Amino acid sequence: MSRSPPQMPVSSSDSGTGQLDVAPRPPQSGKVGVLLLNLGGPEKLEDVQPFLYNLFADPDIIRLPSAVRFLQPVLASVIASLRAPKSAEGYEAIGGGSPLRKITDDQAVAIRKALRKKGILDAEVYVAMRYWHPYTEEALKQVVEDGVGKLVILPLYPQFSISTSGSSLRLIEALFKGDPAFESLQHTVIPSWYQRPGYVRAMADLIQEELDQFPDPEEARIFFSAHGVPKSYVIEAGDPYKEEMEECVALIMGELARRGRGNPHTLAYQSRVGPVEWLKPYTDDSIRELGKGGCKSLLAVPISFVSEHIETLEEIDMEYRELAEESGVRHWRRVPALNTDATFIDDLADAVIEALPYVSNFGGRSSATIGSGGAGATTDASVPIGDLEALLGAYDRERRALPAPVGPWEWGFTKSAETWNGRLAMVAIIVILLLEVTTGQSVLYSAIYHMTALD
Ligand SMILES: C=CC1=C(C)c2cc3[nH]c(cc4nc(cc5[nH]c(cc1n2)c(C)c5CCC(=O)O)C(CCC(=O)O)=C4C)c(C)c3C=C
Ligand SMILES: [Fe+2]
Repeated sequence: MSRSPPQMPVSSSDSGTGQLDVAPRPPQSGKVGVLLLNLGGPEKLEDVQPFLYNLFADPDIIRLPSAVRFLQPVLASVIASLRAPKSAEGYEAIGGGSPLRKITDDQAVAIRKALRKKGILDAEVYVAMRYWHPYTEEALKQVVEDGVGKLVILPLYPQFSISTSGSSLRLIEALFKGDPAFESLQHTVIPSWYQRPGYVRAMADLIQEELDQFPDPEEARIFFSAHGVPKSYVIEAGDPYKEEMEECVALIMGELARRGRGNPHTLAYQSRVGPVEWLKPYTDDSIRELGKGGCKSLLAVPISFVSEHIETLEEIDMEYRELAEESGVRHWRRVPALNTDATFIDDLADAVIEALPYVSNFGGRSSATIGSGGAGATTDASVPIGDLEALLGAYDRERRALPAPVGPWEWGFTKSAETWNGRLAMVAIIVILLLEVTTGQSVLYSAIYHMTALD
């Protein structure tokens, strides 16, 4: 059974310098824990603003230059309050809250059952959300209290991004480093798993089922819509997200081709926020262009996340569907999220079992070496694996840490014009906010509102 630790407000911006206030059971060396990492979502409309605050207070989500990082809580608070009405409208449209907690709990139960069937009888599966309940701090507290001896950390994001799995791992790293309670907890991380055959098969199955519902199954365009990230994450910070996403799409299309499905396909990026450039092409632009180009049948495939959430239920099902129809698309369908799909859950359970031989002490060396190709680097095992240190080392071997949330502030013309525009815009916003705070006048409220209401 998955644990939903008692709810306790924990600020996600407090990245765990404090120690966990628990009396741990001595770890039982054989007891296996699986820590599912996820984003979390507001469960009711009153949660929307504090949830957004937690999200924007994360230096892996809004990357400020270190000189002004102290302003992050103020900025997070302002952006959260400005975005909350639009965001709440979206959550209202899908029933008043995010379904993420329930689905993630169901996934945890299903993984535990699958592990039992495969002979891992004493495994406990924990849900660790980054921005809402049950918070990562609480889940780890439960892990220690339960006396888990071997922990497999499994982000529920198929592809690695600094903004998702990276942010959660950075928080876990801080919690582990600050607390002797974790010294005897052996662990390993499965950083990304988009390349696993079971996942690829499960996605191809869902796509095939939906394709067959079209009046013209061979003509329908398969439209992969991934959650975007700002372009600078990939270009400057070395986020492997785009590369992993492209590989993932190629693997799924390869599987479909083997099944005799030669449909055309597109990969685009949705859900951008703020004034900087995000990964392109943008989903809305692509839909317009495809419609203009005469595409009549479109199958939307959410690809960066394995549960239904606001961006499938509202953004894709409502906004993009309407846009597609306005653009001339006559037949529109959307592939459901994997949620507790049996093939998918079974494969995740296999990933956990394959990871167990690599569980090692924090600070010790993993028995599998991670290559230099980033978080997704493969080892001889069929999952890319490494302990947290090895994973972080893959990004910055010298400091053994994920890349700093903010790159060093560099004067000169070494960065791209876009990056500079983004940073200057951010500095301008901070100056404006300071003006607002000090003068009490809402100088450019509408401009900031426009920024935070994008998409
Ligand atoms: C792989 C998936 C995701 C990536 C990458 C990601 C990056 C990212 N997101 C924001 C801003 C927001 N995200 C919000 C909600 C949200 N995002 C994801 C997934 C990824 N985000 C999920 C699963 C959810 C939760 C959905 C739910 O059902 O509750 C929100 C809040 C919703 C809204 O107002 O649109 C924001 C804001 C940024 C800035 C970013 C990369 C830097
Ligand atoms: Fe997001």
